[in-house]
Amino acid sequence: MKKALVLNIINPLLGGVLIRGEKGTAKSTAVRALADLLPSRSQVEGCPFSCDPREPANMCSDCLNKYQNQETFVEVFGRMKVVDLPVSATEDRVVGTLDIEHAIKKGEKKFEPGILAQANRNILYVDEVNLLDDHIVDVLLDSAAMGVNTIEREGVSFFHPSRFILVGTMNPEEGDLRPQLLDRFGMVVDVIGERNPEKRIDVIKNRLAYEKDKEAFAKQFTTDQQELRDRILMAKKLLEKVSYSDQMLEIAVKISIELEVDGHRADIAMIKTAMTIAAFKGQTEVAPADMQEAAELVLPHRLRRTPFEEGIYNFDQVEQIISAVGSARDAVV
Ligand SMILES: Nc1ncnc2c1ncn2[C@@H]1O[C@H](COP(=O)(O)OP(=O)(O)OP(=O)(O)O)[C@@H](O)[C@H]1O
Repeated sequence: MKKALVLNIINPLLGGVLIRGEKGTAKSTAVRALADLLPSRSQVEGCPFSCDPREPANMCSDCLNKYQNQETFVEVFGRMKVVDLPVSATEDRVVGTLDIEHAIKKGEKKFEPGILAQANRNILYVDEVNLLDDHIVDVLLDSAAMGVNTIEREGVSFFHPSRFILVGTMNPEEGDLRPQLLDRFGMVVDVIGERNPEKRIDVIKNRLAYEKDKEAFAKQFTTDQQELRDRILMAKKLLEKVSYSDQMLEIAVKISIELEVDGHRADIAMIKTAMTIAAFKGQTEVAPADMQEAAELVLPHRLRRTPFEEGIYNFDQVEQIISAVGSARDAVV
């Protein structure tokens, strides 16, 4: 769970993560804890969509106008955020509202930004994502696919960038997720309660220590947190230099064919995820072990046959395919 979240911060193009699991397994705790690890980035001061002053292709219309007129932006640095989308949110709250009266009287558009505006360039977190209303799911699917939120009211339309990392948590006992939404997630992780008694005891001790003195508890991890932040930043830079061999491509397609995965999304996601894993390890070349780790993250929701056992998938077959491709290559060499 933690690895999947960190990989999505390093590479926001991985498609987000869905965390499934029984109640009380620290799913929401883990997502909220991300806030402290998120990097800062440059944004246009006062822009409700936090536009990147150097990325005209993804700017809102106001920022683009300024950019085209060569006006100078006031640039500020702000940390990425975890933006909540509550299950009970109304459509207006999610997409924002257009003031039609203002448009008619003054002939100009007046837009009140919603959650999708705040989510641009940030993490959009939906707890109990499986309980979202269908029409909100549709809005999310559209924005996730296009990177744009479009609002149409009585013949007036407005759009703004809305590119976010989608993170969802859910308890499968409370209902399934719509397949279209499930497929949008780049990764799925299944969490189960700890079975090891010693580790369970650690969970109790940690929680009680946290409740007793939150600041003192957090202080113990200051160095670890800083190390992880630095590692994330380094991996972000290194990612551009990561390459993969033909053998890795061969592994990706063999896995998808032999495990009977639908479509091509899984193959692409596997390579992108493996590249990000390599960067996180400080390497510039994807290794077979990275492919194994990537497969475990990108396949759970894409397998037609699901060897589901106590919430954990069995990825032995993936391991066998990886070593078979490796030995076939060695034999040729
Ligand atoms: N591995 C863990 N380490 C520390 N605390 C844990 C761990 N697992 C569970 N907890 C504790 O269990 C409690 C439940 O956590 P949380 O609310 O994040 O769970 P959840 O998986 O989001 O559950 P729900 O689906 O019921 O919302 C919290 O008090 C949390 O501190």
